[in-house]
Amino acid sequence: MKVALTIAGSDSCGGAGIQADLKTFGALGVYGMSVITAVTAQNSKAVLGVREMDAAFVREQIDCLFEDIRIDAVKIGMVSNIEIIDVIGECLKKNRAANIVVDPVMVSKSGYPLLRPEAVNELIKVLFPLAEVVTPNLAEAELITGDKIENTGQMERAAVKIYRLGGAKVIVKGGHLTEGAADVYYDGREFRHFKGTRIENKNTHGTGCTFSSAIAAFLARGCPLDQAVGRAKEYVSGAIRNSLKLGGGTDLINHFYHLGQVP
Ligand SMILES: Nc1ncnc2c1ncn2[C@@H]1O[C@H](COP(=O)(O)OP(=O)(O)OP(=O)(O)O)[C@@H](O)[C@H]1O
Ligand SMILES: Cc1ncc(COP(=O)(O)O)c(N)n1
Repeated sequence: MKVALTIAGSDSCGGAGIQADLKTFGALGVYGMSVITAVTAQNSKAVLGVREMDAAFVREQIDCLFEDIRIDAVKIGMVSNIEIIDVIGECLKKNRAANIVVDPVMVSKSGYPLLRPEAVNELIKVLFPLAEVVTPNLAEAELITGDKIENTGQMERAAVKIYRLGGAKVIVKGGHLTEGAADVYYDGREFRHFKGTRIENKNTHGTGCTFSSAIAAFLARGCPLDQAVGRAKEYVSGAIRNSLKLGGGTDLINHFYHLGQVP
């Protein structure tokens, strides 16, 4: 069995973060493990609070896994602060981790900061060079590059700029475009456009976490990166289309719709 690790924050309502990642790994037939960087009190409407983990304990969580189990891919989500970023960087280098997918989570859909502002440059400097691929959404790509991004041409320019920051391949996600939901992929030589169909009126929570962990799951299973991206997009589209209205806020991604009714 292939094994994937998520290093991310806990989302108590299970739509995003560690919970979304583990559901994705399970749904895609990969054994999932987790290292928690922060715990959020969160529901479908808002993030109410965050408690960061002690960086030394993040180190303990990562090291005890690598010394015991072969890990085929790693997804990194919410990392919260500089100390945690540095520990993750050191541990992944020391343990020669491969197939690393970095989702540079910065702000929740509901507007709550999930990364301290002074940690943005550390995330770029320490984690981007270790990544096989980084997956910013439009707002994150704007913050990283300092450029406004409203169309595909600007997404391509941002992807090139981000590629040059650390040499990781880049997917600028288009879920927040006003039309379509095309993602732009750049591998350092050429672009690919993953178009997908926009699912209208779906204000879903956890789409980015699900997309990046699905890429990690397909990499763990041995897919080449461009195929992994295409299959991850298909997976997230299905989970959005079948998302659940469980609370008073956004819909929550549904990973198990294909299992049908519970007996
Ligand atoms: N309404 C939609 N219809 C189809 N695909 C979508 C839609 N919204 C997002 N996606 C897809 O979901 C994936 C995640 O993109 P998105 O831009 O939503 O990431 P994100 O903002 O990081 O997500 P989040 O912060 O909510 O976890 C991308 O492949 C994107 O194209
Ligand atoms: C622990 C955690 N990680 C990531 C997100 C981003 O997801 P979204 O932008 O859908 O709120 C989140 N809300 N919580």
